[in-house]
Amino acid sequence: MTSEGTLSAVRPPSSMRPSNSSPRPLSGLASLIGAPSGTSRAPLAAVRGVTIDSRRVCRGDLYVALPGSAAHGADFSAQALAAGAAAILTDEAGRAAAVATGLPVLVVPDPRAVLGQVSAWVYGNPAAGVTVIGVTGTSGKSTSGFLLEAGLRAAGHRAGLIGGVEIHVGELHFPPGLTTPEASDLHGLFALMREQGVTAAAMEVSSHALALGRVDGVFYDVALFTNLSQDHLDFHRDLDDYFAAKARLFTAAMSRAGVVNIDDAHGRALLDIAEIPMTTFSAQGSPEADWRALDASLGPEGGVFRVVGPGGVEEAVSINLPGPFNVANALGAIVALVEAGVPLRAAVTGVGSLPGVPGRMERVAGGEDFQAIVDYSHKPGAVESVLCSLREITKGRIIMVLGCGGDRDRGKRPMMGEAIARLADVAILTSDNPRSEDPLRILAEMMDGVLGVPRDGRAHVIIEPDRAAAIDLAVGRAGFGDVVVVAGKGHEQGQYVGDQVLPFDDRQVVAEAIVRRRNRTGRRSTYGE
Ligand SMILES: CC(=O)N[C@H]1[C@@H](OP(=O)(O)OP(=O)(O)OC[C@H]2O[C@@H](n3ccc(=O)[nH]c3=O)[C@H](O)[C@@H]2O)O[C@H](CO)[C@@H](O)[C@@H]1O[C@H](C)C(=O)N[C@@H](C)C(=O)N[C@H](CCC(=O)O)C(=O)O
Repeated sequence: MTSEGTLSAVRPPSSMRPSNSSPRPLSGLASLIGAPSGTSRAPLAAVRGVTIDSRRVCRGDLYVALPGSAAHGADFSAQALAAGAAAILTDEAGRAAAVATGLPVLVVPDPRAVLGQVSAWVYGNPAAGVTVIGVTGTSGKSTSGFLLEAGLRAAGHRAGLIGGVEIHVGELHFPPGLTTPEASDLHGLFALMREQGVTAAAMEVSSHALALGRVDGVFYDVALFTNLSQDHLDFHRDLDDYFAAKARLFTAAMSRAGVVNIDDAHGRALLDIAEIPMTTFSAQGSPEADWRALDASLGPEGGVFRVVGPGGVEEAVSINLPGPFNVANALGAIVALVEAGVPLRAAVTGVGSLPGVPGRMERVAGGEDFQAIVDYSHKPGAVESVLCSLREITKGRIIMVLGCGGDRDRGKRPMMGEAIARLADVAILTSDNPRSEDPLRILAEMMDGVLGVPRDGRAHVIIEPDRAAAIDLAVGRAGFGDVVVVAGKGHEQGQYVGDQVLPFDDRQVVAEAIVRRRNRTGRRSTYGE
């Protein structure tokens, strides 16, 4: 996920870990983390797996009870015991509840701080046996992950993918949870990769993950930085803090080598603070970059460009993903793959073989004479980038449906309102996961940005808080050569309203709206309407 949340999110299935792992003595763990045991039984126990969620405990697990914002994990110790936990690791605040179960208990001051180390130890450090490429940045993480995985496959690797759209372990596919799983899930996943013979993996590394230590215990062969723009300022203090979290991936403790987009201002800034050797790329063909994209030609179905690297090495690249930002994503992936030891030709072939990414500029086929696209863009930079890309390849009007999430970074709302009003022809403002907030209040904050755009350069703006009705309106208004783009949810499957998650798939709702429109008009062509 999911900066804005998904239905299946947060709790990955228990099957996403090895089917058979050897028991590890708790005494070894206690000395590893310097934890005095909370009970005299601790040295006798052994653990086979690790989880931070009582609802996902498997027999023989170490249950790590973390303090949270809504509860303390130790409050769920009895559930963990009933599900077969073998031991509990917690902090001082959780000690009493954990000890009351009668299970062996280890106590440390900050269990989250040791979770990566503990999980790697429990599963026998599985990530060390896999070539791992991590990708971070505000936009492009998921697409880059898919491109990297395709390149690794083309090079003959049995490949894995960890990210917010899908999780792949060879041929096994799982629904996503968080964009970057909690450390206990992450190391379980790497252990499953080891069991399945996966040799290389691409993974998305979110700023939350870096700030919360979710990727502790993983060392990246290559770290890729795509770009940075405003997002997640409900979690990070400010943009500098957000950037600092991302920059952690480029320290010597976390990664061997870095690859960075120098068309992005924060990418350039990263060069000054990175502790590891950095390779630069520019999709705009900057002569300063080690790798450049030249002669890019873009169309609605994808694009072609030449990649030119150090010493004049060169290959022709063809991708099935539209938009200039996908030239940057493809170039970054190619460079990261080369840095990870993939031959350039294989990297280019793999990247070119990717048919598309679910929910990323995904077309909804309806056989109409306008395009209908669903895209995950839900931050100001991404909205602007999608609208500019579409402008280059659209003959008719751009009709965009857009909302902003509730209980999340409020500063994005006027910025997104401004972007859609300035760059779309018809802007239909609607709801996108209002959560506990009043949808009309969110829309009013988007309107603050809309009204900042001079009237003569402003899109025709419609407010329709009901997302399905907004989509219906957009599809109903489309004419020959127009593009309808429904932004925000992408592959996600739910609308968060209050404390409920209502099933909602933009792709399905768009498809249904197209059918309704056809039934209404009785014809496919709408030219001249
Ligand atoms: C802000 C944040 O990161 N919150 C995380 C935090 O939640 P919390 O402190 O509220 O946890 P809590 O509900 O109080 O529960 C406390 C503990 O009890 C446990 N518990 C709870 C209930 C129960 O029945 N049994 C049980 O064991 C929980 O697993 C938890 O360990 O700890 C939980 C697990 O420890 C995380 O799942 C949760 O992530 C939430 C779900 C989340 O939505 N995070 C988002 C913002 C996130 O991380 N997003 C990034 C960025 C995405 C991007 O840029 O694309 C991501 O990587 O996905």
